[in-house]
Amino acid sequence: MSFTVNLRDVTLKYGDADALADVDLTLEAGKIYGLLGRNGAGKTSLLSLIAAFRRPTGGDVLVGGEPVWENAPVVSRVALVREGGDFDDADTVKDVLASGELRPSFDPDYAAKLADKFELPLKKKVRELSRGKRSVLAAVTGLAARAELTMFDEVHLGMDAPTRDAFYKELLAEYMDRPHTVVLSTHLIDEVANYLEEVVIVDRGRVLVHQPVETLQGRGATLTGAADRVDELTEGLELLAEQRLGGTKSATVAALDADLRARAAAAGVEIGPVGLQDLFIHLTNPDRNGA
Ligand SMILES: Nc1ncnc2c1ncn2[C@@H]1O[C@H](COP(=O)(O)OP(=O)(O)OP(=O)(O)O)[C@@H](O)[C@H]1O
Repeated sequence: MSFTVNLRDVTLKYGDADALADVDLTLEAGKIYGLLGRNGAGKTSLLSLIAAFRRPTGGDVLVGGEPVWENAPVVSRVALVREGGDFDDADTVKDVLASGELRPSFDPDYAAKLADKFELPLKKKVRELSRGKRSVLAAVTGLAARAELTMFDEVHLGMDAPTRDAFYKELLAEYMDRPHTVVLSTHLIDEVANYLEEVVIVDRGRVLVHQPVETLQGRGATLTGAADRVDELTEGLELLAEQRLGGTKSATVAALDADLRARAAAAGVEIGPVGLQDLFIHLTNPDRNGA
């Protein structure tokens, strides 16, 4: 079974309010996706539909070509881990790891290895864990689930920087070792950019962008060079960011066409990449989208 995800004309309402509307989205098997969106954009709602935690109000959610809702064989091969995990506070870390075995693909040896690597206190109750360790426990259950589709919903937000770095590296190593589909929902955009193959941006309940990272980043550019040259080149253009140091200036433009590229080269101005976060802020700016 291929674990392609298809959402067709999907709507999710909470009461009368649309959390998601007209969502058409395909996630191909075997890629790492970044799911980005501002607060309340609909990321958790989207992941909840794919994991069959929720039923769509309208439309179809297919995983591996089959409707996922009330489809136990498919659901057992999908893991969604949310920030802080969905644990019973009275359980110990050891209990939580043992309960992972309810899932056929769960790897207890890998879970034990990760618990050791990330220094999880096995005897402590979940309620006694710090926020960061609770996040680590959630991440460990997600990794050790060894599911064909694993979704991490802001699971790493509580972790400190070195732990997040170790988590990303572990995620990548596990992915290289055992190709599967990963969706990483996050607000720490630039931090994960290098690990992603494709980006899905959700904005006010709709899919605004779905592109390979390189294509998305290729939309804009950072021009660096003599300040007066950079000013000349970017006059009248929309700037995402600018920085000046002495006579040198960097300006990030939202769009780079062939003409600007040629004029920058002729003016001796260097063309560099644009940060994913700068683009995200630009693309989800309500002034731009007519909110
Ligand atoms: N259980 C619920 N009942 C009612 N409304 C909800 C519920 N869960 C989410 N919503 C609403 O649905 C919309 C989308 O929320 P969702 O949690 O999916 O966004 P998100 O992108 O994950 O946000 P964040 O980045 O803040 O976690 C928001 O307007 C939110 O208020």
